[in-house]
Amino acid sequence: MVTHFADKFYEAAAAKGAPVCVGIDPVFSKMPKKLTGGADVPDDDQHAAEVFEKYTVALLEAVAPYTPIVKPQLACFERYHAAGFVAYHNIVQAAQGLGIMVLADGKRGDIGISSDHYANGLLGSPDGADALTVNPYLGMDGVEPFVKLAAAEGKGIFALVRTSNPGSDGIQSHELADGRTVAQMVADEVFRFGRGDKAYIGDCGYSLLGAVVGATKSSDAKDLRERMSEQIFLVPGFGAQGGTADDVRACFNENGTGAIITASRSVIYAYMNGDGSQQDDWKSAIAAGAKDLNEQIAAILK
Ligand SMILES: O=C(O)c1cc(=O)[nH]c(=O)n1[C@@H]1O[C@H](COP(=O)(O)O)[C@@H](O)[C@H]1O
Repeated sequence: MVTHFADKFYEAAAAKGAPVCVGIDPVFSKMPKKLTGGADVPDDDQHAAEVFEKYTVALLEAVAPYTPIVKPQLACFERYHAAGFVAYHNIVQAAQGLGIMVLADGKRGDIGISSDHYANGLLGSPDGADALTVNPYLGMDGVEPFVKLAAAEGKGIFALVRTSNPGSDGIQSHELADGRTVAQMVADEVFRFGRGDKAYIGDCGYSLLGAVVGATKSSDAKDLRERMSEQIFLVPGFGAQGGTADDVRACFNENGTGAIITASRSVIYAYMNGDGSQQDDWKSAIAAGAKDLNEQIAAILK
């Protein structure tokens, strides 16, 4: 029998002391100069992929004591084509080898048949990630193949509900004729769909279908928390986009579960100084950034 994603996640989070996630969004010009030899642009795709892989493997070792899960941004790897995608797969294996779960940030979603291809490609055994972000704005038939595969294989799905970017207000805050906003309507759909089969709910009470709710939209968090009582929230926007520990408090249930706070740039570029120069010991700076994220979130859950 497969272990439910939410149960696996909460066991891992307890071992690391906080429900946090480190996002892996590598950008070549920000890579440690020790790895690039000072170059700001890669010679070719292979060069970028090699640097990303070396950097990410070291990063994984640095953050392993502090985070149960990492979130590689697929776009950062896919921009370097086949070589980049190989590097992505190699880092998925490296993370899982260190006992860190992997949430692939692909924001996929399409008509059912195409979603089924995406689900198998990114989550299917044996090489798939443990979880994936999906876009539910095509409708729940586009989410269903992801959820079905996740149920069969113990994986997690995080549907975009209230995203952290400023422009999301123009669509997601739009009020419908029934008085709900678009985000509230999608939240209600995600809640309904996430309990569509008893196998979707783990022993911990959470569904394998979670929801993305940005830290920058904290005024919506309480209402969305009530609407989606069985969803684990993936909360981006902490740190570099301005979200604070206070902002994310409402994303948690009273018992301190129900949200994963994720930060990318504020952790993975913790070795960059304000003037663009870099600290020599970049690995220790990343470890300190991950420790700080862990401690800030652990503190609000006490
Ligand atoms: O799904 C996400 O992770 C995500 C959703 C969202 O609403 N906002 C958001 O910034 N993200 C991702 O979070 C990462 C940026 O995190 P920071 O560097 O911490 O701001 C990028 O990979 C974004 O695609």
